[in-house]
Amino acid sequence: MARTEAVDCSTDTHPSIDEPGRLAALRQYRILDTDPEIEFDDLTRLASALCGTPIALISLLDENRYWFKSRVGLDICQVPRGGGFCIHALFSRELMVVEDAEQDPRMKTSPLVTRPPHVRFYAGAPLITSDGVPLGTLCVLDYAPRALTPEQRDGLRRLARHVMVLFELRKNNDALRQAVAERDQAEWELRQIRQNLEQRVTERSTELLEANEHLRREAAEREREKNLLDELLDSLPGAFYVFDDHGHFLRWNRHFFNVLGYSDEEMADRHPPDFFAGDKPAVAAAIAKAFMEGEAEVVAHIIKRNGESLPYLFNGHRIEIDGKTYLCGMGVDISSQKRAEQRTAEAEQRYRMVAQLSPTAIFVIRDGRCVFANQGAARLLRSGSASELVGRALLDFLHPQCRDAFPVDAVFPERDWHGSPRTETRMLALDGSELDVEVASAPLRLNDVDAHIMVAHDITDSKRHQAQLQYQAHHDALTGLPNRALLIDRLEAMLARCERHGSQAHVIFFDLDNFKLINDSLGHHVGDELLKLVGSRMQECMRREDTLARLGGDEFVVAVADKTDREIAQFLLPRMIAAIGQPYLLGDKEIHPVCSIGISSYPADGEDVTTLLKRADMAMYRAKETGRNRFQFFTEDMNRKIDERLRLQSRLQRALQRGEFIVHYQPKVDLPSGRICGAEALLRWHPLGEEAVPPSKFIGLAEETGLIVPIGDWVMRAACAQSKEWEAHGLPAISIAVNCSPRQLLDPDFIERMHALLEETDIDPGRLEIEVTEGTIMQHPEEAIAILARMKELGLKLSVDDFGTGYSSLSYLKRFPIDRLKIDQSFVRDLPDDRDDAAIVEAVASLARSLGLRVTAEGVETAAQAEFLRQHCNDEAQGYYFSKPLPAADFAALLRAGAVAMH
Ligand SMILES: Nc1nc2c(ncn2[C@@H]2O[C@H](COP(=O)(O)OP(=O)(O)OP(=O)(O)O)[C@@H](O)[C@H]2O)c(=O)[nH]1
Repeated sequence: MARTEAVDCSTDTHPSIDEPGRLAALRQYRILDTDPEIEFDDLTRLASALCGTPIALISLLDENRYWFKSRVGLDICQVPRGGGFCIHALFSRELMVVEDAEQDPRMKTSPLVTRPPHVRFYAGAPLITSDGVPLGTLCVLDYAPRALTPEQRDGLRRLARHVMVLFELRKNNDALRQAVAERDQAEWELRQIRQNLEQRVTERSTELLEANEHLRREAAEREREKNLLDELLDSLPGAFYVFDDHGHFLRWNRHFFNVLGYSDEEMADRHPPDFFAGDKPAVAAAIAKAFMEGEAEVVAHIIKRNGESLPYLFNGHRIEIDGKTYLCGMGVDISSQKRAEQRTAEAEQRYRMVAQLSPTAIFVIRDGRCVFANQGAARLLRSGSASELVGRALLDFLHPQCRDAFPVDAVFPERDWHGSPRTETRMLALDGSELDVEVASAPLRLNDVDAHIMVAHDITDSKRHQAQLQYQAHHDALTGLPNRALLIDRLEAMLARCERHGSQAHVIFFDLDNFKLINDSLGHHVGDELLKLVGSRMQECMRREDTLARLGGDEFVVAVADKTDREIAQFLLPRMIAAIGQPYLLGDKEIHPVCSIGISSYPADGEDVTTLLKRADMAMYRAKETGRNRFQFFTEDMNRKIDERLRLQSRLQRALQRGEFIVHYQPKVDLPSGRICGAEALLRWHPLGEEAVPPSKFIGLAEETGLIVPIGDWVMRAACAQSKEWEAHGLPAISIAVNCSPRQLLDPDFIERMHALLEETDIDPGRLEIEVTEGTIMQHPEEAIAILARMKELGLKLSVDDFGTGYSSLSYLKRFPIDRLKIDQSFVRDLPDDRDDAAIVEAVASLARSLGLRVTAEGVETAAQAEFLRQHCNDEAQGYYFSKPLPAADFAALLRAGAVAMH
């Protein structure tokens, strides 16, 4: 390709050309300064080839230059406007051919010609728009002069049109692209707008939703508040209302429906006075007042829907809402208050009547003076009328000794069982008599002033009674002397005093001897009289500070302080014994009582009341044991004896289990024949490893402790068993006598046990003889007779032991269901010499015969006694003369022999 430099060409225009319009048209194609495009380059090459030129160009002319859209054979892309040739072809709108440029005046000066590439040939076909506007040329150039064939010319023109078509196509494409771009832009903008719109819609929706939610919440809140207000109003304990100055209700609560029975529709149609009948004027006045003055209150009977009327307390308050005036208020049912007022009034009336009519004295005290008194008070204080007491000072009614202590301010120290403050005091009645009263009091407000109500109760009688009871609790009813309780109190006080002063005290125990005999023989009332006289005589021997008490029965105790043993023994006791022993004339009987006395001294014999009393008692028993009618000081030896007795008791308790008892049998002899006709079973005790204990030492103890019951049962059982055994061994049939003690006889189960024993041992009851002492029967004769009768029903034989010692009367003897009398050995001992005894024995034998009873003489020791008895009694006898009590085997041998030897 030929290289050339840009050539400066002179600028030309043509009158037929609207240059600015052309330039504007050119710019519309938007092709200047664009990249090469193959479609144009193909046409350029085609033109070069068609015309056979080395150079072919598509040249476009703008204000300043020729710009080549496509070029073949030339490596510059533009030349200045004044340096080119195309303008001629362009302005002529025709194909222009310059066969030799050096020859053409229009071109020969062109730098393209004058300078390299030294163009000599030029042919250019104008590029004309459909509107006829020339834009440039499709031109071919050569370095040598030449010509174009018509075909080449035509071909060049056609190619120029193709170039134009391409221009148009390109322009249209551009326009299309532009349109598409614009459409895309528009779409994009549309999308943007839509997105914006959507976003705004979303935002707006959210705002609306939020606003909506806010509104909803506000509405709900307002609804809730409204409900709350409604509930609040409905829960008010009365009829709530708001009405305007025309009486139209704006607001009311459920009370109107629930309590008064009016529906909401009825409420809307009503005016306040419509709810009232008789109270209409008062209600209207109150409403007017409330509107005028701001508030008012009225009590009126509201008429319920069902016609019932209820008392209500209404209040109204004027309120302003939005410049309008209303009355707002509430009516409260005051029926219960009215009823309560009524009840209070009635109760007050009642209490006033009760207070007036109450038998209890009631005072109302204010500032220490009586401002009210009832009939009871008038009666208590022996006043003519209650009004007489009103105005008087309370202190006037109090006993002078009680005035200082009486709490006039009603603050009492104690409380009664209702919890009310109470006190006891002494009052003075108007007639001067003194009264013990119990006073209860309570504070009271009277006409706004502190007062107190005082209830007084006359306890003079009960005080007296109480004192009496107190006295009885501490004194013996028969003699009026202190009893054991008071004695103990006094003794304790006395010992405390003696301890403080280091002095001595004595407890002296008196027990009358054989007092029971007096009771039994002369009657209980005589015994009572004697006890009273003994008491008063003893009292006379004593100082005021000493105490004489009766413990019961015939036991008296004297407590004396500050005396020595010697003073007691030499002065006090002889004086008292002498006083007691003075004869008593009771009825037609003269009695000379004697007593046994035991003394213990403080602190030598004991330092407490119980010990001293116990030891004085022990000493008294010793005095009894050693002959009675004497006194005995306590000694330690007595304690030892008591211990021995306790030891014996515990051994005795174990003896039965350890089999230490045995039974000996003493024969009873039939005096006419000398044959053994029976035996008396006698208990013997041989403690294991020790000497035998004589019955006299343990029978009494067994009786006292009650052990005699099981021991006695054992003897009965042993005797029965022995009898059966002898019978089995073919020994002669004899009866066995067994002793029965008072405890055994009176034991409630005795008969049952006897019955069981007879069944168990299968003994003939007629062979068993029960011996009961006359003394036992005479202790409780009626009871004993009944029990003996039941024993008789069992088929047992019964005999009265120790007959003659027990003072039984003949009338009783007749009633005893017995078979035999046993003459006590004290009547036998001096036979036959003692005439009295002999007479007694003969009398008893004759009495027995006349009563159909048999007789046994006890304690026969000599032949003379036996002979006397054989002559005068001629029945049965027992005693050492015939035989001592024998062990069972020895007795059996004797029985087998048939008779005892008479010495
Ligand atoms: N009259 C009368 N007798 C009473 C009263 N209280 C008890 N007795 C009787 O008094 C008696 C007292 O019994 P004891 O002291 O054992 O009998 P006792 O005959 O004095 O015998 P010893 O004291 O051993 O001499 C009993 O018979 C009681 O029934 C009473 O108030 N009045």
